[in-house]
Amino acid sequence: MSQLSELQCEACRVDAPTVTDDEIAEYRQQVPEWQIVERDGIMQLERTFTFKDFVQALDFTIRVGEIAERADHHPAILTEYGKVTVTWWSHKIKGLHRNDFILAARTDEVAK
Ligand SMILES: C[C@H](O)[C@H](O)[C@H]1CNC2=NC(N)=NC(=O)C2=N1
Repeated sequence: MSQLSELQCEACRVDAPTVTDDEIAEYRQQVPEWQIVERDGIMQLERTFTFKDFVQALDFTIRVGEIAERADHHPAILTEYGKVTVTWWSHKIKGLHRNDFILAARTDEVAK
């Protein structure tokens, strides 16, 4: 399978299908540190990154915001002293789309 982070995001459409269990199993191989959580019936992809202090956490937050804007696909981000929790899901389909796994992989890249 090609590198998730290099795939193109599709424009978010209300009729887009959520990922299948098989797709989740396939994609998770490339983003193994991410948890799948369900909130208000919505499946989400979540990971907490740790940092030395708040400045590093904020710098990472900005980098995540930049990749989100470039893709026009946006996460929920909780920025705290020394840690940032990033949560991806597709609002329009109230669930997980391949876009979320692509952006999770890109998030891992900007965390390095
Ligand atoms: C108009 C704009 O393109 C859409 O609202 C985009 C913006 N960013 C988005 N981000 C996420 N995570 N899900 C969406 O459905 C979504 N839709």
